[in-house]
Amino acid sequence: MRRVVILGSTGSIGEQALDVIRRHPDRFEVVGLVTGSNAARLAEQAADFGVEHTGLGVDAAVQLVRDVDADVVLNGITGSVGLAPTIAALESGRTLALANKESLIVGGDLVKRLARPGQIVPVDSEHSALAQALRSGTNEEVRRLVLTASGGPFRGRTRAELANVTPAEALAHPTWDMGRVVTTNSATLVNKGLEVIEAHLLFDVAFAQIDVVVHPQSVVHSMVEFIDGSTIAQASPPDMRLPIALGLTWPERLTNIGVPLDWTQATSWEFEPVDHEAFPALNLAKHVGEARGTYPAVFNAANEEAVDAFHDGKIPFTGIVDAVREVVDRHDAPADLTLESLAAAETWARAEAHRVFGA
Ligand SMILES: NC(=O)C1=CN([C@@H]2O[C@H](COP(=O)(O)OP(=O)(O)OC[C@H]3O[C@@H](n4cnc5c(N)ncnc54)[C@H](OP(=O)(O)O)[C@@H]3O)[C@@H](O)[C@H]2O)C=CC1
Ligand SMILES: CC(=O)[C@@H](O)[C@H](O)COP(=O)(O)O
Ligand SMILES: [Mn+2]
Repeated sequence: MRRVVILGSTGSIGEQALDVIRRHPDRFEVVGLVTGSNAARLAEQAADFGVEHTGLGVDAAVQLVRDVDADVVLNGITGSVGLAPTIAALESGRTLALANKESLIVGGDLVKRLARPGQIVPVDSEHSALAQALRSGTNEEVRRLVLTASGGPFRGRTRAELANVTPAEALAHPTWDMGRVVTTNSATLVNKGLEVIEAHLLFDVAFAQIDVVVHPQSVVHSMVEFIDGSTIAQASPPDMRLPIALGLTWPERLTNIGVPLDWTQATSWEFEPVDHEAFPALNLAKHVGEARGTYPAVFNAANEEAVDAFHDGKIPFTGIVDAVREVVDRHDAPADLTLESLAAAETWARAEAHRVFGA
């Protein structure tokens, strides 16, 4: 029986985690639920799963993680606001099933230093795929990691053709049903950029050895290429319940989670290179990842503001990454990386992004 805390329980990840748990009542006890503001749905979930400890907002998340005894904390909050609960989970010694990639990317080396080996279990589909593939090799045997990207709803368009796309079009993801921010990030490929940094931090592989390939079907979730030329890929229909379940029980697998691939039907999987001219976010993300320190936090904070500005009709779609680049270019990193300097850099980046939108 694993005692589970779910942060962000009303979101896409949170609801799917509860679905996994509903299928295995003998394996899990939900001991805590936190969400942002949706108190009505939170109350329903608490009643369904008999949960005593619930909370609203990020401070409640931190408190609950520290106070409630649990084996695993699933961080399914969206955005860099998830950093404080990630830190609380690590400091409290819980296994952290990490969907909230932003907290690792923003916290970078500070978060890594807090985690004991194996304490962070990736839930992001690509990183779960990599973790599964890496079970069969050591880091010395790895030549490169290859992350797959769906390409998002605008795959195949030129930069000029992206100028007038609408928020509704950006939210029409071809393969995954996810929250607003990560879906928009998939459309700009900011998500893939964040995931390259996430892979670097999780698996200690240099940026030069992390590649991205577009795979529109989202069936191969990523692959590891080994020094002898062998590649191990993880494949399954696009359904987050599989990596969520693994995040909750790693390294064990559960039955009754995903539907396997159907090999009786003729099927083709496509792979194609990223169009970096139309989607410059990926190279920009690698650049901030290599720069380390507060740069990834600045990149992410400016992007969070730009995503809101795009959805509010203040900037065009291509303006998202243009604004992020401008903010990153203007950033002067502080000498020391501390939680305080990170918070100050984020605050600066958000204000600077608004200055760019207003200019
Ligand atoms: N959805 C997916 O398939 C995938 C998601 N991820 C990552 O997982 C994370 C969550 O994504 P997703 O589930 O899609 O997002 P959603 O927008 O669907 O859900 C976000 C959740 O976070 C809660 N939340 C927001 N702000 C706060 C806050 N300040 N304090 C506490 N809770 C808060 C929301 O509560 P409320 O409903 O009350 O607003 C909601 O429960 C993101 O980091 C995303 O990148 C990674 C891979 C796949
Ligand atoms: C399901 C998941 O892990 C998402 O982060 C996914 O990767 C988004 O799809 P893209 O490949 O389009 O970014
Ligand atoms: Mn992903």
